[in-house]
Amino acid sequence: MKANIVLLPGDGIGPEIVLQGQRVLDAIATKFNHQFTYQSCLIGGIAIDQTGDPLPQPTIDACLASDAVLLGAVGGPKWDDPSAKTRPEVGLLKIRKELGLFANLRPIQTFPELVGASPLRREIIEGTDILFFRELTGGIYFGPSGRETIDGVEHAMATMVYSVPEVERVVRLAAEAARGRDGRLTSVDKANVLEPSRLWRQVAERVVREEFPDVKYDVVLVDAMAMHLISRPKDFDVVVTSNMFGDILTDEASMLPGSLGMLPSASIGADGPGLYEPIHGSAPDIAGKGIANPLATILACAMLLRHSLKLEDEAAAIEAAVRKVLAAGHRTPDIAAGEASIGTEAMGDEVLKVLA
Ligand SMILES: NC(=O)c1ccc[n+]([C@@H]2O[C@H](COP(=O)([O-])OP(=O)(O)OC[C@H]3O[C@@H](n4cnc5c(N)ncnc54)[C@H](O)[C@@H]3O)[C@@H](O)[C@H]2O)c1
Ligand SMILES: CC(C)[C@H](C(=O)O)[C@@H](O)C(=O)O
Ligand SMILES: [Mg+2]
Repeated sequence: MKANIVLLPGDGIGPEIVLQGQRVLDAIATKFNHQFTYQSCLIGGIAIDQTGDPLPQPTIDACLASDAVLLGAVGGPKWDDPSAKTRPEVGLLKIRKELGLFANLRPIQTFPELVGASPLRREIIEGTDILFFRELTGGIYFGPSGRETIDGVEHAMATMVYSVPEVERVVRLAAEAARGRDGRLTSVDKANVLEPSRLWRQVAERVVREEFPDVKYDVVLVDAMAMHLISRPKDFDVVVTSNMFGDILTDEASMLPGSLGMLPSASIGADGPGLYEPIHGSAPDIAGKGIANPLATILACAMLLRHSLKLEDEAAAIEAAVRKVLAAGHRTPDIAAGEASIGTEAMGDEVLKVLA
């Protein structure tokens, strides 16, 4: 098959990990006889530096014309000035919106080969397999926001807004996914306090009752979920939640496998190209040192092949290769737990050796 993949390396460790992802995609193309072509485009801080815009129009056009997008990360201290006119993160939010990527799938799996990397007890984490659906183009990230001086006092606001269709579509996708898995769906909200969460709960309950009566459904408040997630993670199958709650809970969930560097994600919409990225950021503390874990990005490439290109065998080959590399004891520092470690490129090399 021929596929046109846009690469958005971005900032910090972004270029280092996207390079490893591209090498793995190339190995898959050779092994399975596909033709992947790549176009690298600007996003984030590097785009601000070069064009003044965190998401230049040529990047949007290239993404819209592509089969799939692979993103590294955006942001970093260089662009952190709170009074700056624009921020790298604006580019990421905008590309999600431009591509209509309303659902962000974040699988949280523990790897039997890696249980030592987690700070949590083996009996709690072993066998965890959760699929988060994070709503991605609505909620507090996209509601009315701004600053205003009232009676000489500066105020800032960001508003959480959800509409019925926005909740319906992401809950439907999550419930469908639950059907193909263990048949359980948990919706996470803050309906005891927030009006958009009350709407979310009503709509989610109705959609599941009317359209997915076979799915076992429950609701959990987000504060309690933060605790349940790391005390009884095996009790969860598919979880659906709003934009900000999903962002926070999945970073927390990275302590189940043991590192943010292990968690990939797929952002998808009703149609058009999907966007694939690790859930972590640009990791300024380790950028340029060649020690970032590329496995989240490599696993995001597997999701790209599965969801956008419908290449299931190829996706499974990457996932199997990652497990094999972990089973052989190869570790970047974030998952080394005191053992010897290797760098970003060497980890990419190990995955390539298995795929060769
Ligand atoms: N999708 C994105 O582009 C994205 C996501 C999150 C944060 N960010 C941005 O990244 C910047 C830094 O944010 P932060 O420091 O809060 O979060 P971060 O995810 O970049 O880093 C948090 C911690 O995890 C470690 N880490 C992250 N990825 C790793 C990897 N692959 N291998 C090894 N260790 C890894 C980092 O070294 C750091 O100690 C900010 O500007 C933020 O806005 C971007
Ligand atoms: C950088 C930021 C805009 C982004 C988000 O909050 O969505 C990040 O934390 C993520 O998880 O992809
Ligand atoms: Mg995040």
